[in-house]
Amino acid sequence: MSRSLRLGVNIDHVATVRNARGGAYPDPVRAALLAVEAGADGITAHLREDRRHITDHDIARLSKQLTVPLNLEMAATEEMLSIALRHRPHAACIVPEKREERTTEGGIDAAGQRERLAPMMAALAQAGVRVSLFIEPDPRQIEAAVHLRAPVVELHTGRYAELGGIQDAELAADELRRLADAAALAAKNGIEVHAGHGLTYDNVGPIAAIPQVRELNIGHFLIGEALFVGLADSVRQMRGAMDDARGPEAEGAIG
Ligand SMILES: CC(=O)[C@@H](O)[C@H](O)COP(=O)(O)O
Ligand SMILES: NCC(=O)COP(=O)(O)O
Repeated sequence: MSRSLRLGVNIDHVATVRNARGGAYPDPVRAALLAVEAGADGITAHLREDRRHITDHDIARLSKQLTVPLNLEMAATEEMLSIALRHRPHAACIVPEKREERTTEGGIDAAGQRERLAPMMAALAQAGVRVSLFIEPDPRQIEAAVHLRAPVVELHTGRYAELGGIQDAELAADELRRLADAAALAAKNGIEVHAGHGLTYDNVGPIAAIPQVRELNIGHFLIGEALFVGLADSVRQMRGAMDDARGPEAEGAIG
């Protein structure tokens, strides 16, 4: 049964710990399989240009071993396109990347890069890869996603998470409204809505409660929690927080 709100677990930071020593453990693929056993509906992995965490070999192994959809996060480059076309994951999410960033700092400027994104998205769609655009909850970006015929957008929740973290309730509420409005606008235009970045047990509820949101991609917080309670429990607890926020339709099947 396909849940009305899916959880994609991002395993990037298992690879961060592994790469700290350059060895083979902890293995991100083992983490992915454990997360699936604990209730993850999909696995997300970000193959960054600098390979600071997930490697090409990780993607190859995930592609072979996963029994749930793999969502490959990738920069809009020829190198990443050719890797995506080689592995043909269930989905590819186009994200912005800056070498000097510690983590993703915002959504991709789809509105300003239509000409650059269109052929890449067409090639991925042609190969049967479901394309999503990681964007800000901004009507201009939603309009660009519609123009580009993106089947999915993933709304960047990082600003919402940051504002909640600094206890700026008013600004956090404004950002939550921006996210809810963007989700409604995208869904009204036939685009499936996902969301992610910076989500935790404490802030996931209002995002999970946005009715048009179909998938949350969550990683860093879950891997951090796993250090204390284990990955299975951290995934199960996040799943529970999402279902509590979503209410009774959480387990409802959707088309
Ligand atoms: C696009 C996004 O918000 C994350 O999925 C991304 O993977 C963050 O980058 P790091 O995992 O390198 O922090
Ligand atoms: N696209 C968001 C994602 O995959 C995970 O982001 P985070 O939870 O690691 O911040």
